[in-house]
Amino acid sequence: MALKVGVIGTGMIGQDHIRRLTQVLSGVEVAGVTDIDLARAKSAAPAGATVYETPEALITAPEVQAVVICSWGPAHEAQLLACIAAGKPVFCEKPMVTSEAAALKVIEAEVAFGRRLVQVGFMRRFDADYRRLKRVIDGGTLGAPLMYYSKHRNASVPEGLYTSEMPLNDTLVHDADISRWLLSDEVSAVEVRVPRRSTRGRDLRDPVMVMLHMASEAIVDVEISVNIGYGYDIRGEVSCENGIAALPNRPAAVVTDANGIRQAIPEDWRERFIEAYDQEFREWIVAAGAGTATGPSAWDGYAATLVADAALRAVDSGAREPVTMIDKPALYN
Ligand SMILES: NC(=O)C1=CN([C@@H]2O[C@H](COP(=O)(O)OP(=O)(O)OC[C@H]3O[C@@H](n4cnc5c(N)ncnc54)[C@H](O)[C@@H]3O)[C@@H](O)[C@H]2O)C=CC1
Ligand SMILES: O=C1[C@@H](O)[C@H](O)[C@@H](O)[C@H](O)[C@H]1O
Repeated sequence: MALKVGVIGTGMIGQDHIRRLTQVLSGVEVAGVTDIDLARAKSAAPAGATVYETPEALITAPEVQAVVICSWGPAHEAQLLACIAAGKPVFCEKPMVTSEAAALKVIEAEVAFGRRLVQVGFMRRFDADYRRLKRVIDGGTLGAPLMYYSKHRNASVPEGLYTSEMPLNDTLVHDADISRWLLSDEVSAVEVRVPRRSTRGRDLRDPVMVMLHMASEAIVDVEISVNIGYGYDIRGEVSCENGIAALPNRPAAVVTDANGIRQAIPEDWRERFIEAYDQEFREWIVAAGAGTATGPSAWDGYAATLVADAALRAVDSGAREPVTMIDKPALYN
């Protein structure tokens, strides 16, 4: 029987996830949707889905077996806590929450519930290229990872909605998570440098360079540009003791004409990570159907939140800001 899910937030990614849940994946049905903009929820609702007036009504509805949260970051805390209180598996888009205190509340509630319910939307972990990269590093033939660079370039971000904090508390969380996962390490401190601003970014603090100091003393260099113009360009290279492992260029037709020989670049995250999002939901549907969650956890969401908080402090202080985690609850081992 299909898993009946409710989707909260029917903006850009909410609509894309509704498309994959209704048109791409099997074993799942979108039974309900909601958004603070009810007109948007109505127009995004697939045939037969109920439009709920509030997230609370959707979360507690008996026909909704599992929830997908695609609202804005600051709304996630209350919605996650309501899902845990209702004992429903929940997929929550990144950032899991936007403060350390909120992350601790989610962890505390899930630990008290006694079973994993939360999966956070760190889709890079489901991308075939990143998975191959991790297999090589874990295989050990290259030796210990010493440095990793993570380049994160967005063609543009929505004017007005995307603020100067967001390269650090909305975009960087992907690089923080993938660094922890690829290197099997934790971030122990963060530094940020702000170069000359791009005139394409209006008043935004863009680009930013972030250095993640890992517990192993490996160093990750993250470069974020959110108004690069030419496309969505994600790169990564791990430098190890005996060699280097890098993400490949994306497969694309090689076009030759009077302008030269070239390959197209994805327009945005929807195109670059389309298969990763599909796979992330395939795995979520199986776990949620069994009443639990696998994949990136509330612990991973907490770790990324701490990195974002430290990065925001580091912009102001110019110093190396420490990241201190609580002891890991057994639920996340
Ligand atoms: N994993 C990924 O690659 C991506 C993740 N995201 C994340 O997904 C979330 C949504 O992003 P977008 O779709 O780009 O934003 P968006 O602004 O296009 O859509 C967000 C929707 O949530 C609704 N909303 C906001 N607060 C709400 C609340 N309290 N209750 C109900 N609805 C509420 C808004 O009205 C809007 O329709 C963000 O957390 C963002 O960081 C976004 C893009 C890519
Ligand atoms: O999560 C995402 C967006 O919310 C964020 O704004 C972008 O910078 C990221 O590249 C994208 O993957």
